[in-house]
Amino acid sequence: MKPQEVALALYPSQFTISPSLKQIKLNQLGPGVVVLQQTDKHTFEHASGFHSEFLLQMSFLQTHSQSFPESPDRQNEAIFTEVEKPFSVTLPRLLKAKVCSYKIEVAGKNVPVLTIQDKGRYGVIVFENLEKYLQMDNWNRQLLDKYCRDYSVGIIGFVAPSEETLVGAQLRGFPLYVHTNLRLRDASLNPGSPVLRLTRAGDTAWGPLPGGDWAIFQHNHSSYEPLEWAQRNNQDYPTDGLIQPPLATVIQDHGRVDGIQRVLFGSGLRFWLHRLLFLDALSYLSHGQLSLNLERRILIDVDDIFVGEKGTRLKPDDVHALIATQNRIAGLVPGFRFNLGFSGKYFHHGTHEENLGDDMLLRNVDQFNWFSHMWNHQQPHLYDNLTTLMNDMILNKDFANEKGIPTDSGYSVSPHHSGVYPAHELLYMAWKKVWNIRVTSTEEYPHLRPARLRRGFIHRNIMVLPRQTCGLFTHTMYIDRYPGGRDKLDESIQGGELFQTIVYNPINIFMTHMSNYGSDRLALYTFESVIKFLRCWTNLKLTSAPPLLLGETYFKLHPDETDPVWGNPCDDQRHIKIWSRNKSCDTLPKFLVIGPQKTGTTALYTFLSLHPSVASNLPNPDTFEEIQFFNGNNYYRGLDWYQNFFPVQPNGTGGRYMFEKSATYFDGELVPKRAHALLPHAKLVTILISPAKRAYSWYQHIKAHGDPIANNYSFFQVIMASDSAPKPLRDLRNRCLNPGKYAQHLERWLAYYPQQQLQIIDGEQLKSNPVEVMMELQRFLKLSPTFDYSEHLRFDNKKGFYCQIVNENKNKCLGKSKGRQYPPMDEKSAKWLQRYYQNHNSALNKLLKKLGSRPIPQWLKDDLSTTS
Ligand SMILES: Nc1ncnc2c1ncn2[C@@H]1O[C@H](COP(=O)(O)OS(=O)(=O)O)[C@@H](OP(=O)(O)O)[C@H]1O
Repeated sequence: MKPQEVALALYPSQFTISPSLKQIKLNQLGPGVVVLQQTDKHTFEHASGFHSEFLLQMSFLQTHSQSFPESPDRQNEAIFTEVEKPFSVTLPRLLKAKVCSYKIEVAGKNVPVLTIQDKGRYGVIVFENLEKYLQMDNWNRQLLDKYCRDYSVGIIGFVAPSEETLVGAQLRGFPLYVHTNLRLRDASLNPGSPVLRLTRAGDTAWGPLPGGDWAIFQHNHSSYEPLEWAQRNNQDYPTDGLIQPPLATVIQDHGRVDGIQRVLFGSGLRFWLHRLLFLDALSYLSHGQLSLNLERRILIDVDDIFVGEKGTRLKPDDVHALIATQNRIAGLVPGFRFNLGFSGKYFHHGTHEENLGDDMLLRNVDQFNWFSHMWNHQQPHLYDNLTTLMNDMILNKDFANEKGIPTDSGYSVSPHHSGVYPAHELLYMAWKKVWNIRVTSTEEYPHLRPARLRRGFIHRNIMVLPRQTCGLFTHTMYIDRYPGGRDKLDESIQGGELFQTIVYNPINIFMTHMSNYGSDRLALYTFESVIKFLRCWTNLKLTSAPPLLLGETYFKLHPDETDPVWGNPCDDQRHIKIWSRNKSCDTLPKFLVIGPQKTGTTALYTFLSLHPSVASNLPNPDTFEEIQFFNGNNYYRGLDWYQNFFPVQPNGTGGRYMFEKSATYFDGELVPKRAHALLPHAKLVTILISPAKRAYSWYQHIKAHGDPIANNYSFFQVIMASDSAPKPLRDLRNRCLNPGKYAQHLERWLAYYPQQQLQIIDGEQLKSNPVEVMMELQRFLKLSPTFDYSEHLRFDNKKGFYCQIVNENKNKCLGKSKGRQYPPMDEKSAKWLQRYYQNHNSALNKLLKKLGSRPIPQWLKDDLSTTS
């Protein structure tokens, strides 16, 4: 496929312009970035690696920038549907983040719509390939330039690599010249540049710069001010010892030529300094609106204290070094102390010298912060008994008390992160009871990789924070055994992965192990170096605090992360390893009957349960037999709670098709997302009847249960209730009306599940011809053997519905709460509801046609024809 001329990645913003004054109301300026990209979505990963770098940066910005105002949801939704397909795999969070939404559009020659009424949509415009900007046709260029001038919007441009080498070529229309395809070294920054914010013009980044395709800028106009310089690589261009003038590799255009501010990069984002400068350019050109907060908090956990083979443990010298380094780091990072995690059982299990090291740690107990591991470093998910688990924890606590180790940090880390996520409820219970734990950290939520997507959640009042990896593991004790050697470690420290982790995460809890502080003491070197490097090259304010405080700060910064999203442990090999052997994904349901309420879900549930290959959950006494896990508070009880409804089946009946029916799932806001996270391959079954009829059935249901509102207000009064009506009345109105907005709810499910996994049953057909419905459903669910429902269901004249055949003369029907007798709906209500649901029904009609899998139900045709 031929790449389109221009592809666009859009970050829409909402900032209001006062057209008369042409002045931006800065407080309303929003995060808007448009990236004009030279290739389309199929090719962007190649080229300069720009796009993935860019997206990476934007995802951090989205996650951590506190200045992003929320865009109205409606607009985001519209945007998401367009972008989800191309990028859903790599960037789910980016796309679904509530703040600063993201849009990719493959455009032709035209620029995107830049304004909505008097609002500019984008705060910064980024050209992946500056050439595309320079070569725009006059009309579009004028349009874009005018937009930039009127709305004070800046441009970032990258000179893209090209085979053609330019020597002193003028950038079209600008008093600016470029030389390309150069190999450079020794980059430094202009300390006087107003663009620098997060970045500090620290030192010189000595050595060759990555890539051999750099561009440099030359100018003869006061509008231009270099932001970064570098030197020619002497090996390529011998200088005969003469000092060479620095070459401008990133340049700022103050806009004195044409009223537009720009920052132009002579290379992509492969060079670590450019990643920082890019953030600063975004911040500068967006008038501070696209800015990361500069505060960074760092905590370094030292796991496995007292654990470890002889020869890998700390000796007295190592403990001295630990304290000395801690003191030096505390001078750079206020509040810093190493956080030591201990397992008492292995105290004094080293060589004589190492045992002295253990003693030395205890003599200096007050110098450090402490937290508990497990007593014997055992993984909590291996415990099936709360008392045994608690007893082991108590041993560690007793050890701490005996040795004078503080026990009140409220923080603990589980060996190998076991039991934290996937959550082993026993661990949470035991932690609470024995240690009063309030905060922990893990690398595993939602997954170890990619590290930048690690998140936090709160479960059973315990804050679970993301934990970062620094590249040192238990066995990394000597520099020559560091994977890739010292150069690799230094690369990570000097602008690489470790450095960037701290740049992008406001709160960093690092995992290290006791063994990293013995032998070559790699952890001391690593952290002291990275902190110094950060202080040299950034203006980040580094501080430290105890875990509890970090937890509270974390969830203030990320309130959206409070609720956990339980994923499927079997989708991650690492999670399976830290999941109890007694738990199995086989017990999770393979399909869900999602409702909505009053459409015949109980009848369907009953019919399905007759099938020999199908099994449903155990009943939940709290919720009228339905589990109702994915909606409401049950979700916070955790996966273990849910799975208890699906016991491992006794031998002989194994392999039955497990399902669950909770009719409230259909319209639950969070349900599709949660269900998909746990059961992405599950099939979904929904039943639809006329929404007006459904609303009336619900009203009758509630009335029959003696609800005072339903008894005091007629159906018409309920559905007509205004927003100022008393809350219980509004609640009943909503429960009557909202589930019937079928298209809206179905769209939400279809945003997570492919349509092939969804079966829509016509509820009227279920009443009149359940045998055929069940036949079709068996095909959809691929159930075998096929169960002949005509032998098991027959119409019961007395009940007026199909019932289960017990014997020749006897049927077993649903109870009297299903298929109630009540007067028909009054005319006024029927008319009002027809109008009320008109748009929703049209949308449903459209959706069903689009899905194309089923004929349009007669009731929908009737509803639509009455209203038209
Ligand atoms: N076979 C059979 N027997 C009895 N009832 C049947 C059957 N098939 C469908 N229906 C219709 O199911 C309606 C109740 O729907 P639900 O079971 O989904 O209700 S609930 O949400 O679980 O309360 C119930 O609604 P009402 O008629 O308003 O009581 C019935 O119309």
